[in-house]
Amino acid sequence: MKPVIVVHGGAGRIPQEREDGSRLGVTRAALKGHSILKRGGSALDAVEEAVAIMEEDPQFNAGIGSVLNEKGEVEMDAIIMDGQNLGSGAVSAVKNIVHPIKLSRLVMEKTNHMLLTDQGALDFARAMGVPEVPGEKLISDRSLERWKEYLETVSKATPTPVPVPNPTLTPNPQEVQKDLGTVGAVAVDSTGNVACATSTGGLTNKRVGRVGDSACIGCGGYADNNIGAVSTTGHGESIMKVVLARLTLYHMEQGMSPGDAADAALNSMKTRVEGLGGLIVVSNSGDWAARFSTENMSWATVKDDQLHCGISAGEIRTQSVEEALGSIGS
Ligand SMILES: CC(C)C[C@H](NC(=O)C[C@H](N)C(=O)O)C(=O)O
Repeated sequence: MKPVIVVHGGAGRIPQEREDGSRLGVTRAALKGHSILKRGGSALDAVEEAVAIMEEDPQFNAGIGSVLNEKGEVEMDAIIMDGQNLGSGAVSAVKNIVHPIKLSRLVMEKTNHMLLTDQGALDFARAMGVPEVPGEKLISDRSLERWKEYLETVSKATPTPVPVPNPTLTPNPQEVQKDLGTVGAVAVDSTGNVACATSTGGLTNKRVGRVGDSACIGCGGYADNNIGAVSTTGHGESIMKVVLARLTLYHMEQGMSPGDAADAALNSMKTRVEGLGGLIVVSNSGDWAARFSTENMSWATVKDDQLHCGISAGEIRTQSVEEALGSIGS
């Protein structure tokens, strides 16, 4: 079985000045995952490391560079899932760590639980010896700027100090498009095992304690060796309503190709709940797709020593892994 890795760096609108950085970030992550798979590593290790590299990259809304909640703090969600036994681990509303995806893996492997939240997740991280970082270390200039902009827009839009519903909870597609950079990966390894991983800072100005799709099994991701693996991004509340990752795999179980299944699932999210987003998917036989209903989604994949990547609908740039390694300077 030839291994395949696919990664995404978030859906939404990617402004021109962020295109190169985003493309570079997903390329680097896909190459990292590929290098693990190529030397016989597991799909789980490949998706974890691919996501971890993007959590360190302030380009993305995950780990360092996460967007800020209503109090100006970073609270992150992540999930990892093993298609072999349907085991998964997740964390939600977790602070002060750079790699929520690694903590999710520890939840999967070192506890009898599937999801740890907030203080409990942090206590567990401490018990596992995960390094803690000050909250400010996770805040990038860009996320701080965006948070301030967001507060201004909201205060202009609501001149009276009456309690307003938290705007991030309203699926306004225009509003939603501003936050971007959730990261994810899916892979199938040389033994035919599939896995997925997703990590995010969520949505700007979200309520303290808000948990999104990325921590929820079937929503932010799902992996089953009998079908394939999916990682999603987009408006979390909409993704949760349609259980987007599992819905995509359901369509594949019914005989659709990964691309058709992704389109069908994203289309029902749009028509049924007016939600926008994107996803990456790989089947257990190594067919893959990267689809989105937002304006952009950065993604990259390596299969057969060829790297493909894109940001806009229909765009696919291709180069050999060797060339790509040269272009990222390693
Ligand atoms: C706003 C959308 C289109 C951008 C997207 N956001 C997420 O994926 C947020 C995550 N699913 C959640 O709800 O917590 C991104 O960061 O790329």
